[in-house]
Amino acid sequence: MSWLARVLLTSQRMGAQSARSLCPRMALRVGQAACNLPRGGWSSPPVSKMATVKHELIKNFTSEEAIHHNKVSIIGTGSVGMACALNILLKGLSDELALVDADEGKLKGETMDLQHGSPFMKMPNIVSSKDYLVTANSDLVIITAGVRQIKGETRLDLVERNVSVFKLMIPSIIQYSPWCKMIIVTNPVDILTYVAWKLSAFPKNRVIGSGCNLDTARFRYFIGQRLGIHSESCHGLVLGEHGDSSVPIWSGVNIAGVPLKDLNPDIGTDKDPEQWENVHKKVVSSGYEMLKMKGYTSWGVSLSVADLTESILKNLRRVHPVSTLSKGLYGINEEIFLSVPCILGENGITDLIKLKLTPEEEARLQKSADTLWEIQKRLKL
Ligand SMILES: NC(=O)C1=CN([C@@H]2O[C@H](COP(=O)(O)OP(=O)(O)OC[C@H]3O[C@@H](n4cnc5c(N)ncnc54)[C@H](O)[C@@H]3O)[C@@H](O)[C@H]2O)C=CC1
Ligand SMILES: CC(=O)C(=O)O
Repeated sequence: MSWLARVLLTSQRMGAQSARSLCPRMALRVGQAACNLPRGGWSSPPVSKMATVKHELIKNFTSEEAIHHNKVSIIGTGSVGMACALNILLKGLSDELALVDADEGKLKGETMDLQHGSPFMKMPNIVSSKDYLVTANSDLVIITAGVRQIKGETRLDLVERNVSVFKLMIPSIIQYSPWCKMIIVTNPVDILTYVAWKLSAFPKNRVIGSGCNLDTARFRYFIGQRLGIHSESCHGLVLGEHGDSSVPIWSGVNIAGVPLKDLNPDIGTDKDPEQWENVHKKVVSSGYEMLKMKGYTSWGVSLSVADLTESILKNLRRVHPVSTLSKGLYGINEEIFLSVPCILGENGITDLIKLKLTPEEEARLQKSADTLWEIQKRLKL
């Protein structure tokens, strides 16, 4: 048996974690070998002694294998997964992207389509397989696999079907990438982030739900539309459950440090003559509207996930409202995940920002937590 085959077999038998703890360099090579397996476009057919263009053009200078940096894997190559892939590729955040999906035909087609755009990207290796071996030694694994809502369904209605999908996926992800961070996108995202955390037994900082990063982007966009200001300059947060019971934090909304609450003390309440609360109502309803119109959403969420990816892989320590273990915060007593402002860097969620919420905002956040707990407490993992 060759050296490589022996290492691969050892890794599969022992699990990548133990293989890596024996010899990190060896575990890394397992990943590289795995990733080289399905790669199509690079290698030419074996022509040993015959002079080839490649041989004539290139003089080999080292036998050392390349070490991949910031490998990203995306599980689920549907509308959301592929939009995430494209946005991450365009940002050039990593030198290897691995894709996994249960539907092999779709997976191959999507991979080829992306690979053909290679001349326009700064991310050289795009690999894919149904086998999770292709994801080995990922720094970041983004989970978008599972069912999506059809008309009339809420995100929470998806829970049982997508928990079953997670029970299949998570053990394979952690077998091959025991040190990765995970971003969960599949809905209901807050509950599935809890499920991923439980099934993986990862430390809480490495399991991150995309959560209200999207709701917050929508919130800032709608505020910007009202004021005629670019959304980047509109600061504010939506916290809690992604979607229906999310909570707008009007007390903190500001433009250039000017709190809108100072200009309109009733902002976000029923008494507000300008009815700013409609902005948050639009945040909640727009997901459903797009579902009716196009059947799914993908662009907003994928841009928001690419932004999270950048904060993690570049260790930017930017603040994002993402879903994390929130027991003990803001009067939340259960082990639930929901969005609060978190600092994201190379270790995932390293710190939380302590907000001074109004009593009304805190009560709404607790209500959002209760909504999630009502579903979560019935889960059998
Ligand atoms: N958190 C957020 O802000 C958002 C979350 N979503 C959620 O993202 C998820 C994906 O949405 P779409 O991409 O539109 O759905 P889609 O149906 O286009 O893609 C889902 C993909 O998952 C794959 N899949 C299913 N079971 C699998 C398994 N066991 N292993 C590997 N792959 C598997 C399917 O083959 C399919 O390609 C849904 O749950 C949706 O609700 C969507 C938009 C925003
Ligand atoms: C589908 C979904 O969760 C959203 O677009 O908000």
